[in-house]
Amino acid sequence: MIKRISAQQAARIDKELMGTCGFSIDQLMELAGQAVAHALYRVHPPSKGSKVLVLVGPGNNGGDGLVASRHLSLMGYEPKVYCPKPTSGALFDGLRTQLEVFRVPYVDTKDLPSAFSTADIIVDALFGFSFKPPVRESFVPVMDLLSSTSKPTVAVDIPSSWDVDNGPGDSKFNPSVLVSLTAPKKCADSFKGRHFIGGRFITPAFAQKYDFDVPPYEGTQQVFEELN
Ligand SMILES: NC(=O)C1=CN([C@@H]2O[C@H](COP(=O)(O)OP(=O)(O)OC[C@H]3O[C@@H](n4cnc5c(N)ncnc54)[C@H](O)[C@@H]3O)[C@@H](O)[C@H]2O)[C@@H](O)CC1
Ligand SMILES: [K+]
Repeated sequence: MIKRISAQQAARIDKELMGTCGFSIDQLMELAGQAVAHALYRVHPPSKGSKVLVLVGPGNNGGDGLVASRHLSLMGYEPKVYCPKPTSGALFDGLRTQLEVFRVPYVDTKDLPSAFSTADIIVDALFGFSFKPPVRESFVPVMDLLSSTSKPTVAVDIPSSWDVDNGPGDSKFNPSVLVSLTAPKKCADSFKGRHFIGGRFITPAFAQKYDFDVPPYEGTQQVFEELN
């Protein structure tokens, strides 16, 4: 089994990647979002239904969702994006402009229930490793819809509303697919569905320094599936 890391370790690794390793956030987010799109394609190719609802949160987990939406569009899907709390700044403004160029539509809050009903698959890019439960009031309606949907769901990095180190707690959200980025977080131990690891930007020496594993990615693959 691929080693799990804590929320604290994940934040340290992230800082180091953008410090001594010389990466920019745009680069890491691009590879992370692309990995999410590739994992989704593996479990649910467009021939199984091409309508994807992407739920985008206020942090970098949401940024991964915006990048994934663009890659999904390139791969033949029809993504729609819901941003309950859009983030400003050059990085997010740029990602949203790209989606406008790609003619990816945004969903209004009043239309969210019908977007859930018409979607074939849903991407949860609401919260990642910086999430601290409980879910704040303004995100409760979208979390309720996500927790009660019968559609397949793909969680980016952690299942939103789960404690990063301790797992679901009171959360009723049980995604069908989890795409851990860089390394699985401790909460992945409580996850029962198909588990992929993506974010192929780590050297074995770096992973060893921080006591985690580089998955055995094959050839050109951007994701590795951990089989039980
Ligand atoms: N190291 C990696 O592998 C990479 C990580 N990336 C992504 O970055 C994520 C971490 O991003 P961030 O640190 O920006 O944080 P997150 O995206 O995890 O979320 C932080 C945001 O959620 C809000 N929030 C926290 N707790 C909340 C609560 N209880 N209710 C409502 N809102 C809450 C915060 O106010 C903040 O706006 C990762 O999980 C991953 O998805 C990628 O973008 C780049 C590469
Ligand atoms: K998530």
